[in-house]
Amino acid sequence: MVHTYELTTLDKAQRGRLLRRAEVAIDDLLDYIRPVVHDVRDRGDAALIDYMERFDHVHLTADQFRVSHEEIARAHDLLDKDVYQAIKHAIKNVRTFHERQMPHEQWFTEVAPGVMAGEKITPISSVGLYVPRGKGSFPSVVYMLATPASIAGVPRIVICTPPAPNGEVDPATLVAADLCGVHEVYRVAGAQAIAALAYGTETIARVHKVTGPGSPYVSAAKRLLYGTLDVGLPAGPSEAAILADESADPELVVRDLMVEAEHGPDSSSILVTNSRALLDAVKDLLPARIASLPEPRQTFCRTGFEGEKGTGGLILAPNLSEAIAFVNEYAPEHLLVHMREPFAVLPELRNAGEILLGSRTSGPLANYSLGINAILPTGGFAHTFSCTSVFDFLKRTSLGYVTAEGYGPLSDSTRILADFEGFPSHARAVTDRPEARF
Ligand SMILES: NC(=O)c1ccc[n+]([C@@H]2O[C@H](COP(=O)([O-])OP(=O)(O)OC[C@H]3O[C@@H](n4cnc5c(N)ncnc54)[C@H](O)[C@@H]3O)[C@@H](O)[C@H]2O)c1
Ligand SMILES: N[C@H](CO)Cc1c[nH]c[nH+]1
Ligand SMILES: [Zn+2]
Repeated sequence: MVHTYELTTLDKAQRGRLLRRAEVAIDDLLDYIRPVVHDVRDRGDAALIDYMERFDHVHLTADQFRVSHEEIARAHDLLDKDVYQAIKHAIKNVRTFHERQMPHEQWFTEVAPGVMAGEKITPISSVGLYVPRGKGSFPSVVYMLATPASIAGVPRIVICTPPAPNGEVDPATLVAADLCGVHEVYRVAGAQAIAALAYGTETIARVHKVTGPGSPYVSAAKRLLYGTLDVGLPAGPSEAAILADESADPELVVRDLMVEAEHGPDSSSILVTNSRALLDAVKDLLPARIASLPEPRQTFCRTGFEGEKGTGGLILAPNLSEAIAFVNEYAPEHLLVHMREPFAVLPELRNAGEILLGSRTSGPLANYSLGINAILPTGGFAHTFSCTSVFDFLKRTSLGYVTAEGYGPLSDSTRILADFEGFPSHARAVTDRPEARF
């Protein structure tokens, strides 16, 4: 039976489970992943070799970690031509969107006569992009991460991705990396890859930031390494919420519900509606649609929508404003609005990694090729985190410049505040300052 809930009778435990969803699994893995992270820190490549054998069932020597230019060239020959063209089409839209997102390199504003305040932007010097492989081939994850990194001007872009048991890396991932100008690709996976990027090993130089989606093992490693490097936005198991009113087409709602649910058993996909008729229609259609999926996607969807620990389901709200309030609290990665007037509710939608408006704007369009970024905060972190963008790969530095005209009034109030806070050196630095020469 598909999980169904009524918002008015949802108990505290049910609500908590829906709101925390896959984050619970990440919490539970921290103690298990900690020794892996420490071991990579302490033993470098030797630990990577061991964990790649244990978790990925592949025997590698350290000199095989880095994917060679020849292997990347071979991937171009191996990749289906239609897939190659589709990747290029998607990259074009993703590039256009992210180029327009780029801020000015430097700006100043005169906040008072002779008092100039501004900012300068600089790319981060090195980033590690994690591209998952366990439950799918993800060339789209490559271009969603590497395109904004490259537009931002990051001089060293590194990818870590799991190899197959024969040691080969997914050709589509390699082609996408090549098309996006990625500098280094390593066949190193999971928590051990995140630790290698954080601490560096004999063969993989450390980076300043790691970003990209991953399984709860990857998310747990990132959480443990917070403080060692910038771990970016929390992008765990995929999830979506559909906000729908009585005008929604149940068939289209069912199709969109299954999109993120088919990523894995820990993915969450929910319908939130004020229409009992819609909920009942979706509930009737969903099991047959799930049954028509091939394995393992069928089991992933069944687990999410019907399983004991599944966090997917259908939620009936007493009215539209309660439905919107719940969606805002849920803060989904992907929010789809199947409503007659989607733009009318847009001002009220506050927390989501992305908002897709109208029943034509199906999730996969944005996952792959609409242009907006599909690597988004999960687990409720859309309350404070933003979608991946060029800003993930840039930092802002404040700039200040004071002319002789601006100095007088500014130094007077500064001295008063420094005295008040009890900082005599601060006060002295701006008292009777000899005429500055520049
Ligand atoms: N939020 C987003 O933007 C986004 C985008 C795409 C995918 N995703 C999510 O990313 C996740 C990808 O997960 P995945 O499994 O496909 O790939 P993954 O690469 O993140 O995880 C697989 C790796 O985990 C490690 N591993 C496997 N079993 C282990 C064990 N028992 N102990 C320790 N380590 C182990 C292995 O190294 C393996 O290569 C999915 O949950 C998907 O929903 C999210
Ligand atoms: N749904 C993922 C982000 O949550 C993106 C993706 C890539 N491929 C398929 N889906
Ligand atoms: Zn998806």
